[in-house]
Formats: sequence, structure tokens, C-alpha cells
Amino acid sequence: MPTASPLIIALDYASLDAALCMADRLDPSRCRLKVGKELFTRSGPDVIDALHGRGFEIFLDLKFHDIPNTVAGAVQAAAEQGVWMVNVHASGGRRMMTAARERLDNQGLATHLIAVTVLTSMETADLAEVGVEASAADQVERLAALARDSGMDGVVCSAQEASRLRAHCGEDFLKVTPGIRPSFAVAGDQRRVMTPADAMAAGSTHLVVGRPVTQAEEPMAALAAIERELPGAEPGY
Ligand SMILES: O=c1ccn([C@@H]2O[C@H](COP(=O)(O)O)[C@@H](O)[C@H]2O)c(=O)[nH]1
Repeated sequence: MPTASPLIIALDYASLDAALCMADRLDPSRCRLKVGKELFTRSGPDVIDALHGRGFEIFLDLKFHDIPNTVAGAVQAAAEQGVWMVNVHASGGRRMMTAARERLDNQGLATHLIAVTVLTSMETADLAEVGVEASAADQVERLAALARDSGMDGVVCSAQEASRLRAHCGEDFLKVTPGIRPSFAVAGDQRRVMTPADAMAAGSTHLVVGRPVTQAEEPMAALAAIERELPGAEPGY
């Protein structure tokens, strides 16, 4: 039974064993899991099979960014592993995103396909250094509109932009927001952050949380504390 929880826990680990130890402390009825570049590069598809076997839905966060044909093939490969969600970089452009969309549709693959706008570790000054003169919020809005027009199901953005995107791209357009920092957590390398409650109120559809849960002594207690911060939330969501 798929969970209705908006929580996605990031499993950023350097080995399959370490990731599975954490997964075994979490509850698939109360969160999804995110597999990113470090873990997937170490473990390959085995981690996906192992987490599916434990009942979790998986966001495979590999942020594909390449020429259209290559990204379409990578997205197909991810979706054929049965993952719930996969992503590409919106800055790869319209033809890249459209190729990925068409490949999933032509193959009858229902995996959610979303696009990263501006990393939550970046702020406006970081964008200027890479030649983007817009503010982070304006660049997110621009890339989100391109992603929507290119057939994406939603975007990765910070919760700080969620309300703006809700107004421009609609309620149904997914707003998957990392940079979530509950009241008990430190920001670390994240720059555009928000608490779980504020993120949900702003229009985030899914909250990505890593270290505040995975580095807690009691991960399920940390997850429960986040659930308590969510408006109207109850454990088991
Ligand atoms: O813009 C982005 C895109 C992806 N991420 C990923 O989310 C988690 C966040 O982990 P925390 O420990 O809660 O900071 C991590 O896996 C990132 O790779 C992101 O943070 N920002």
C-alpha cells in the first residue's frame, strides 16, 4: 500500500549495508526513501531491489543532465527498475526534458518525472558566479515554467519558492523540496531552507529530509517529531 506521507528520507550513505541498516529503522507506511548519487554509485541497482523488498517507494535522485538521447535512455533504465520517481536537470533544456517524457510515455512507464531547478545549496550570489544574473527565486520560476511546458510532472525547488510555483504552475504540479530543516536541526550546507510546517503551508507536495533524520540517534523519533510539526499530521499519514 503506497504511503500518503509527504516525507521522503534521503539515504546518503557510502555502502549498501549502511543504507539498509537505516532503512530497517524506518517505516514504509510513514515515508518514502531517496537514493542519490553516492549510494547508487556504490551499490548500483541492488539497493533499489533491496528497498523495494522492504516495501519502500523510491525516488532515484540521479539528476540526469546530458544530451536528449542519453537522458531518455537513463530515465527509461531508472523507470524499468520500478522506481516511484526519477529526475533530470531542467537546465538541460526543453529538448532534453521532452525526450525523457516521450521515452517514458512510449514505453508505458508511469514513474514520476521531475526536474531540478536551482539546487537548495545555492543562493543568488552562487548563481551570479556561474553566469546567471537572475535571483534564485526568479531562476526557479523560469526553469519550473520550462519544465512544466516540457511535460515534467513537477520540479525540485526549495520550499521558499513553493507558493510562487503553486500560483504559476498549479496545485497538481509536484513541488519536491529538499532543504527542509525542522526546528531541532542545523542548516549545514543548505542555503534555501524552511521548516516542515512552513514548507507544507507554502505548497510543497513532498519534503525531502536527510541528515535531520538519518543522523538522529533515534531516526523514527526524529521522523515522528517532524510529523508533529506538519499541519494536521498524524503518524501513519
Ligand atoms: O536542490 C537539491 C536537490 C537535491 N538535494 C538532495 O536532498 C537531500 C537533502 O539532504 P539533507 O541531509 O536534508 O540536507 C540530499 O540527498 C541532497 O542530495 C538537495 O539537498 N537539494
